[in-house]
Amino acid sequence: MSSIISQPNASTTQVVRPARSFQGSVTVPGDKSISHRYAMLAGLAEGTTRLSNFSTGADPHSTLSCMEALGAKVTKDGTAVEVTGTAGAFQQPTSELDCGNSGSTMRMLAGLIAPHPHTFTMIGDHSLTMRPMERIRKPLSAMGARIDLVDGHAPMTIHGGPLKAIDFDTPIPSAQVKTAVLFAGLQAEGTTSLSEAVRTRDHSEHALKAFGASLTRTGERLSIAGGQKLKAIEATVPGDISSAAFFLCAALLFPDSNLVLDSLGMNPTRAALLDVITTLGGKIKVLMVEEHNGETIGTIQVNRSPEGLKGAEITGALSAQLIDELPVLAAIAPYTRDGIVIRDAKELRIKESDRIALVAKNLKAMGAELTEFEDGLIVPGNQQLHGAEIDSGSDHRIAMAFAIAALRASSENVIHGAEAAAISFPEFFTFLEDLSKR
Ligand SMILES: O=C(O)C1=C[C@@H](OP(=O)(O)O)[C@@H](O)[C@H](O)C1
Ligand SMILES: C=C(OP(=O)(O)O)C(=O)O
Repeated sequence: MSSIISQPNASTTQVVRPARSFQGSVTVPGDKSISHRYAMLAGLAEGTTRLSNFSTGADPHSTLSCMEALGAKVTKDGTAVEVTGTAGAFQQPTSELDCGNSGSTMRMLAGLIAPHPHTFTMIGDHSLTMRPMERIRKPLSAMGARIDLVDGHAPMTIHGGPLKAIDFDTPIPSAQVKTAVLFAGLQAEGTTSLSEAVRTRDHSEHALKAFGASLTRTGERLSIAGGQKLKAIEATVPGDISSAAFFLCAALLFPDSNLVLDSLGMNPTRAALLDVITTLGGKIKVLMVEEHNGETIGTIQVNRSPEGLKGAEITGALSAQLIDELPVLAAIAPYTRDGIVIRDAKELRIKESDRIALVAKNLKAMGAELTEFEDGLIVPGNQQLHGAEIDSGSDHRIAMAFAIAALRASSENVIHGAEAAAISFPEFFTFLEDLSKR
């Protein structure tokens, strides 16, 4: 057995100079959320699943390693990934399941493995070890799993075995918690039903159906019968809209910008950003749209309207739907006319970092004024930012959000901990350089 905390990479810095425009055409890597789900369900299914455009981010590769430890066979050829599943019978791993930096891996996998009669220990890096896990222990314990945590946190030991269905109302807006319950429900005795306070991303629902499971929705209640078997699939992972978000926001910063994004995931439960961009004063043209395995994929073109950027208020359910895009929206808020209000987003404080605190710290370092709240920020508009030393807090979304804010600053910014971008988007700084016109 190795250490109870997995080790991060060494810190690197990245200098980002101001740009005068943002133009080009880009295909962002495969969606992180969908890659996790396909990898997990493929590992449980019977047969060989063939995935193309699998995420290049480190997090879904942590999931693939866990699937191998559970007995699945994984082969990788660039972004093509094949997973030969265990036909419903995970093996007892010989070491800990290392989830790295990935909350999705730890929480969703917990639901998938809890019905199996083994003992699993899940570990993660320093950041993941700080994140709350009680939220999945609660429903999984109600189903009969015995789960040990250390003060509500990883390392997490699951003493797996047969589970019973539950009726569950998710108290927090979390697609990871919903998924853990659905994955456990799929393998439990009886029919599990669940309702969400706020409707979160529905990739698990689509993925379960793609792998052959049946799942019903009556109003806000989802139901899944236990004892269903999964069959391998062939699928292409749509481009990650949460990665595209950085470039979409960059395109808003310059009057003559022009950005085309193709093979982009535009699942309605993930695409609220496109509405906010329109509200802010972006112009989005949908050039093509199609559906694969329940997921919407399209090509879009983005420009800025000649009137420039207005402002936006992001509150209530919208904050939950935009949770991963909020750091970059806050980071460009000073360059809008009316500013951006973000409230009802206290979940941001318990992501890879305290994203509210780090956004506030880095915006202030760049010379911005703002007001910080427990559940969000108010960032006034019409502020010119200057260069600064940016602290990513080893958080991929903070590193990338401030690289975008840097494009309109009056002088260069130095992003510390820039390597964190590789958690979801290793190509980010290369693509940024290609698209930024100087
Ligand atoms: O289900 C998913 O793939 C995710 C759900 C969200 O987390 P929560 O479920 O904690 O809100 C999100 O922040 C994360 O990046 C990915
Ligand atoms: C919160 C995130 O991911 P996870 O919860 O999987 O670590 C994220 O990608 O922003």
